[in-house]
Amino acid sequence: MVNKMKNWKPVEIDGNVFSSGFEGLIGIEECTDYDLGDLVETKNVKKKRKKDDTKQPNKANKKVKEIIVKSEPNLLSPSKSGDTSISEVTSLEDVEEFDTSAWLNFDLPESILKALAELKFKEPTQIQSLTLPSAILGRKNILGAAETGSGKTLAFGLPILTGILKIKEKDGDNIEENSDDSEEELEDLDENGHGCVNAYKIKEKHPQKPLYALILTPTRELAMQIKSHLTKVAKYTGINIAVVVGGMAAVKQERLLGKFPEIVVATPGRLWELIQQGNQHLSQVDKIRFLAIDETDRMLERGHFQELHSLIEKINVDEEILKKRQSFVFSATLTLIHDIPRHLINKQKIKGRRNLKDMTPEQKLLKIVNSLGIKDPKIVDITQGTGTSSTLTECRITCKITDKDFYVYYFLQKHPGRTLIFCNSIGCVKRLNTLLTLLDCHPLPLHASMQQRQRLKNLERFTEDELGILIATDVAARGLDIPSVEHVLHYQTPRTSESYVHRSGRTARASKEGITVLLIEPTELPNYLKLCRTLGKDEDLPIFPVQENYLNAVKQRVNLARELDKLQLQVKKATSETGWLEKAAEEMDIIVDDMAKRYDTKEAQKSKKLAEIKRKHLASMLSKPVFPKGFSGKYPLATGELVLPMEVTDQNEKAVDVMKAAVETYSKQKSRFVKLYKGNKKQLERKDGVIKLPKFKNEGKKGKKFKRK
Ligand SMILES: Nc1ncnc2c1ncn2[C@@H]1O[C@H](COP(=O)(O)OP(=O)(O)OP(=O)(O)O)[C@@H](O)[C@H]1O
Repeated sequence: MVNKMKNWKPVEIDGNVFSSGFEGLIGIEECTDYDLGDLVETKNVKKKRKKDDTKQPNKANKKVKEIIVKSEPNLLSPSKSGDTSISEVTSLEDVEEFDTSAWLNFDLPESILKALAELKFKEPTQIQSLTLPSAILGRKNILGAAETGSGKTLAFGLPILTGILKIKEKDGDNIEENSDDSEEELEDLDENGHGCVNAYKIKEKHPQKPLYALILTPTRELAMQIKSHLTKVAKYTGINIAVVVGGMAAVKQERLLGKFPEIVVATPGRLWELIQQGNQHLSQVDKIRFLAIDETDRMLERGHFQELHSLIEKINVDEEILKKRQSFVFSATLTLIHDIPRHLINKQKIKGRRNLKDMTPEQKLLKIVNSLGIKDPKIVDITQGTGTSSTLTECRITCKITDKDFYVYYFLQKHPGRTLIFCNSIGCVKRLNTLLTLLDCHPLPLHASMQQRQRLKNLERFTEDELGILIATDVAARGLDIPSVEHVLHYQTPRTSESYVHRSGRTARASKEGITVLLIEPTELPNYLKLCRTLGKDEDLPIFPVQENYLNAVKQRVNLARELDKLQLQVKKATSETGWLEKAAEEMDIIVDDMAKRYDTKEAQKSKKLAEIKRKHLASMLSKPVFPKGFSGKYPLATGELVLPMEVTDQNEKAVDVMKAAVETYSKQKSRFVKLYKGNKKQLERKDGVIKLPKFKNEGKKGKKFKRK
């Protein structure tokens, strides 16, 4: 029936018909081939479905449900054709059979259970099962710390979605009554091609709907990811979620907010800007019923996100509203206390600030609770003080600064797989990106001074390529959930232990295995030691086994690529200098000394020629495998003597397997593990992951200052 409904013809109507109440309607088309019987059934079913989706579990009529499942569209991204393919039908039938009984204790609406089944989320993760009862049934404020990749997004996402549905049901604000005539809603109505009138380009004025929830994140990519994750879970709820981040066209964001989404996921800067500009929907921000702050410790760091502080002040003014609001504060490093980075120590001394190092985890939590004005939260911490996943294998490579490129290239060649390389600065990302590009590794850069569109494009390409290589600054360190990242390489030792935890947490997610490798050069040793102390590691990280004799071939290529890079830079510089000189001379109407011009050109020509030779040489090297089949790593020394490798291994051995085997060998030779210091790390006391902080006594303006009794 759907495929048959393709013939539409324009209908000529007297212009007076549009004179009132049809603002924005441009024309009407008539469908010439439709089946009315089917149409009537679908409309009725649809009406019923919308009602059922907002109801509590087990209320749906099984028969209706079956029909719905087969024709269920994605309310948030309706299919234009409205075609429901066989595979969709099959998978949706699977959904019906999928056992979601493990979720039944949390009073989740059926519409959410259905989406969880579709996502094949059989049971809650540990952080979810520890927080959902208090959050959904007890309506408690939650402070949650759990290792990276452990499902924290849904630990706050599910209570927010459920809470909104409950409020809507209580206030009688169901989807039918509230549905506005947006372009998308009309497309939705038409998604199956049913109906004999195809109205298009309607822009009606929307009735204002409440903004129920705000979710704040430190980076744009994370905001988009959370939006997409929650959209999947909210698929059958009719709840609309929008994202507000910097770097996106303001007009587009205004348009999205014009649809009055119930949930806004945002970075603080752009959100505050739009609030200041008087955006209509965001003018309700001080009335939100749910607030979630992801990566909270990062968000509240001094000097960061001034806008967040202004925002908190704004939304906490009204005590009555504050009482009704439920807050969620999450991070993998919520209770981690790091040594202050060296570059901040001097600043701190100058301003006479308290040294962060002196803080206990308990004080850090109190500080967070105080600054956000959260009352009597339930605190759950299952990180055991490290924040990294138990499926993560950690190790290091210690080398000279100039050798880091060799080890990176070696690793990429020897252990292909989706790899994320972190650098401490944008300059370092750019340099390494150029080098690895010359070496045909096809890396993708990601840093804050790139255009947002390019940042997202690179992330997408990385996600699609199972051998992809992404070189990034810490902008990609927190929260990004890229499937199956096998390796994380820290090209430079991170400045804080939080960075190390979050960077490393891009691999070994959702119970998968992963490896993180720290590349350490001598001047980075103090940072490395601090990191170990903060994370309670009193033993040196094990060394990643590198077959040094394989490095010879690697060095040749990397050195050649470095030379080529240098020459290319010289050519670029000379060309731009000559160009600049000529342009300036032209503007000033003077003649440039021919000699100077010729000299520059000559130098550039020379470098160009040399670069060409090196490029060809490198291309010929790269056309052959760096570790040819059967290559044992033997190579002759100048003396003619053959150096034999320690062992010959499989060329494509998984890095994590290599490392695990090495750890086993090391554990037999106890001496390989060096005690770094006497471990006396203060841990928070917790019972089944729940931390009890001392009772708070409110003081002064409520929601602002709290004092321990
Ligand atoms: N109950 C569940 N069952 C199976 N998979 C789940 C479940 N909950 C979440 N996931 C999946 O686990 C992955 C990690 O989840 P999420 O991104 O929420 O982790 P996180 O704890 O927020 O990580 P990070 O600290 O790095 O931000 C995601 O791909 C998500 O879809």
